[in-house]
Amino acid sequence: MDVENTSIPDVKLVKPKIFGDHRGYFLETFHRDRYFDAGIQAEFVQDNLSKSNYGVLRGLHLQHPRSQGKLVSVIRGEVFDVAVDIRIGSPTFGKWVGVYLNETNKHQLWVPRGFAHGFVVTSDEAVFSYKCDEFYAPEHELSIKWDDPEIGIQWPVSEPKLSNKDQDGTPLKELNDNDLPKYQG
Ligand SMILES: Cc1cn([C@H]2C[C@H](O)[C@@H](COP(=O)(O)OP(=O)(O)O[C@H]3O[C@H](C)C(=O)[C@H](O)[C@H]3O)O2)c(=O)[nH]c1=O
Repeated sequence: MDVENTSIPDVKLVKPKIFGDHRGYFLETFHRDRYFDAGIQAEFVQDNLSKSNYGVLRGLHLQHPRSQGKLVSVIRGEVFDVAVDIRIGSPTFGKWVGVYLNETNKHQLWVPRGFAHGFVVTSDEAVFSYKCDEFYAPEHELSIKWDDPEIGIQWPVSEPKLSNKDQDGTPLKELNDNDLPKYQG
């Protein structure tokens, strides 16, 4: 597998090696030691799967203080996946990284703790699969406004379909330092 840094050093793009043959293909989607050596030093405790139709946008979500690191990938279809650095004191606070994850490239994005995460579906439908290094804690969940002008994400879908929770997402400027994770350096 190859692991690339992104414009935000802690966010990693993982490109698993795909073994194709006349039967189909095989790839390792996780390997504790190799991922640890590549800087993804997480002990995953929960796997999630969601299916969404074209134009659905889920995000921008984070848990705080019980923050979750997420290793995200797409089993079917394609999404534009985004990680936003919202760690107070981070040199890249408010900056975002966006990548296309799809069933062909089988790329994964490592979204560390302290980042808001979201994606929009750019295929007819997408099956989204991810590992989390902390359990779901709804009482700690926060939804940040998907089109917050202070973040300025260039979403490839102009009128996405959102949950009520995400329609009511909070602009970053309305959050105070106690609402957000701290940069650990
Ligand atoms: C996240 C989660 C949800 N649920 C239940 C709660 C609701 O009854 C239902 C749908 O939840 P929600 O609308 O929050 O699902 P998403 O909008 O896909 O949320 C996720 O969206 C973005 C992409 C993220 O990064 C997070 O993992 C997560 O916030 O599943 C659970 O039972 N366990 C869970 O871990």
